Amino acid sequence: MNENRNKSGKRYHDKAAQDIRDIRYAVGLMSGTSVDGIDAAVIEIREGEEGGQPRIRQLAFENTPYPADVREEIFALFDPAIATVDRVGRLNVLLGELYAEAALSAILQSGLKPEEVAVIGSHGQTIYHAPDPYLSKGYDLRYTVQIGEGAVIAARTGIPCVSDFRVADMAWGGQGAPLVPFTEYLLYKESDRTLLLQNIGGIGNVTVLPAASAPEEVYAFDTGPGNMLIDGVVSRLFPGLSMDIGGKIASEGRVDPELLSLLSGESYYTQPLPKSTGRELFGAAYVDRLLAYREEHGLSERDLVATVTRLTAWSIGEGYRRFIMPKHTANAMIVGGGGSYNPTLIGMLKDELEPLGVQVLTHEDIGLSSDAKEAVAIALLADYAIAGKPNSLPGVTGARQAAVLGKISY
Ligand SMILES: Nc1ncnc2c1ncn2[C@@H]1O[C@H](COP(=O)(O)OP(=O)(O)OP(=O)(O)O)[C@@H](O)[C@H]1O
Ligand SMILES: CC(=O)N[C@H]1[C@@H]2OC[C@@H](O2)[C@@H](O)[C@@H]1O[C@H](C)C(=O)O
Repeated sequence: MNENRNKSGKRYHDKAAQDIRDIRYAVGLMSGTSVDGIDAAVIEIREGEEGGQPRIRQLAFENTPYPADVREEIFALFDPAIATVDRVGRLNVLLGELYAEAALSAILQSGLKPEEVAVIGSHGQTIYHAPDPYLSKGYDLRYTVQIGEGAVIAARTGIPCVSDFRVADMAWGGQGAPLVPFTEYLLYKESDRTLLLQNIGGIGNVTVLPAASAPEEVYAFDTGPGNMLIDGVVSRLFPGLSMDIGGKIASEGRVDPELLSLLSGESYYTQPLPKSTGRELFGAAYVDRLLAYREEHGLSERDLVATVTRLTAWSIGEGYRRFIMPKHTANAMIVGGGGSYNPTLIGMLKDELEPLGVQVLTHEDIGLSSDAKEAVAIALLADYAIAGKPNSLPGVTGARQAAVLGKISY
């Protein structure tokens, strides 16, 4: 800017006008694997100098819980035998309506008018994720299903909507997940610290940002269950609760070493990268087996919650020890997602990582929001998609090349 001002007034004015043009607003909608509701973030995006990193500012954030019957229907459709075409079709449209309402409400909260918003990014609700190669007649038929019709969101809001991000990465042989590392690289990378960005949503996933890295050096993977097992056992053993609020139940229980050792033998934890997982592995059937074990071995309800909380922390620690530590020594782990609000889980995570020299912090510890992070990421991915710019990291997902992820409904 200084250079422009010194050289000529006109250039300065041109540049200022350009700066104003380069400010745009985007909405991100995220409904994650824990099915707790719809996260909606409104962000302001400014282009970085000379094509550098974009700078963003969060203008609004809202979480709208799903109505109980909608949540129930989503859980029902996780079972492919129940997910008939008519039920999936209906829910796809209904979620589109609910997402449009969530977007409009967040826009209202931000003080913007809908016509000022350039794009809505909508992740959709994952109801099935099958990322591993499946060869048939010489074709690879891996697939992933996110519902919440983008055409409905665009029609109700009058704003172009980018949805269904994952399939384009799979079309290039990738896992279609995780997507967020692309934006984490843009927003969090540092020149002298190696950072681990750990999301603890339904599933746990980590992104490794080596100090001063190039995009090709970033890697990421799903570490295993996030809150999925904790929520699963709590909701079955403590009627009326859907989560272990504040980690209270786990803090009153005792970790059962035998069960912990049995569970940590799950082969996902040693599966090589790239890898991603979901409810197909750590969902209802897994929770049924945990409850059967509890009955057989006379474990208390609280001990089971403490044990799956410890398993969750252990799997994140194991991800670091097995896949990251041999290549990079991390300085800090910044935890995001709802698991940040469970101090028992965070305490156990500190037990895993702090002896290895990795400081464990939550987004709140660094002045950001653990809740809003993924919705903000989806808004930024949509901003790239609508501009036709690649928004994937093939080194992370295992795809053969980067692609513009997302389908646009005008
Ligand atoms: N106050 C709290 N105490 C304990 N746990 C909490 C609290 N708030 C949220 N959580 C946990 O966080 C979960 C929601 O996390 P989040 O919204 O990050 O998941 P998600 O985005 O649906 O999942 P994913 O990132 O895997 O797609 C809840 O289901 C609950 O287990
Ligand atoms: C298929 C799917 O919905 N995966 C989610 C899930 O939740 C966390 C983890 O598993 C991650 O792989 C992904 O979400 C985030 C937004 C991602 O793609 O980065």
